[in-house]
Amino acid sequence: MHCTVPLLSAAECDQITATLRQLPWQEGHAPGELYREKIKRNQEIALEMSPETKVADDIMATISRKLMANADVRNKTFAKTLVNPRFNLCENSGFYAKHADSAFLGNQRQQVRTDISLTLFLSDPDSYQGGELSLQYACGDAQLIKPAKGCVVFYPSGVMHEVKPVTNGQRICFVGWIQSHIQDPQNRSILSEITTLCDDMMADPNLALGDLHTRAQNIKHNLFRRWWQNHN
Ligand SMILES: O=C(O)CCC(=O)C(=O)O
Ligand SMILES: [Fe+2]
Repeated sequence: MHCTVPLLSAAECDQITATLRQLPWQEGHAPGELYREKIKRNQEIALEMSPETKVADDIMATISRKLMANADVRNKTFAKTLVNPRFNLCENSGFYAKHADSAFLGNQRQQVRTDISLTLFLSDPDSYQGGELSLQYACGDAQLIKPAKGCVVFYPSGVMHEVKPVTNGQRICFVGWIQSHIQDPQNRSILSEITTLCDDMMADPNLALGDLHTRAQNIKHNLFRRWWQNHN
């Protein structure tokens, strides 16, 4: 159910992590400090966290722009809004235990429904031990994810997940949440598939704009008509 898109080059990731390492990070917030060790042990830089982290705000804005402008990301997420971007750092056995993401995130001005959660991996996977993102499906299956740096992983926000303890090295990620124009994960993947099919047909001189292509396009547009949501 998850998908992975390469977004940044290795050099871009190295530059970002080198800058972020110089900044003051804050302990990640957990609902009730009493439960802190049960829930997560990490450090974060959130948007507009402090004047000293202004450069992180600029990097977050650049990453967010790149994400929303990427054609592959658009065709997989049908993103409407990206909220709550932040950097997440785990080291010294830091972790984020199994949890459910909130259904709504944002600020007082704008509450956004979370359809898709994303992690952009910024650290070289060989530079830290553990730190896999584990997706835990209702059927009991679990999937461990630890891609190359620069890759962004999207998964439905309704899937329980955790970050395994980072037993060595440092894991730095960018995380965020997307409200999609297509709320249902299955509908999203059907639309991704038919969009890719139509694009592939368009790229094939034998099929482009022929009868089969036109019929596939008709199905695609009718599905978009049924499922596209513009409202909040
Ligand atoms: O760091 C990650 O990969 C995911 C973090 C997470 O699950 C969260 O912030 O809710
Ligand atoms: Fe989460």
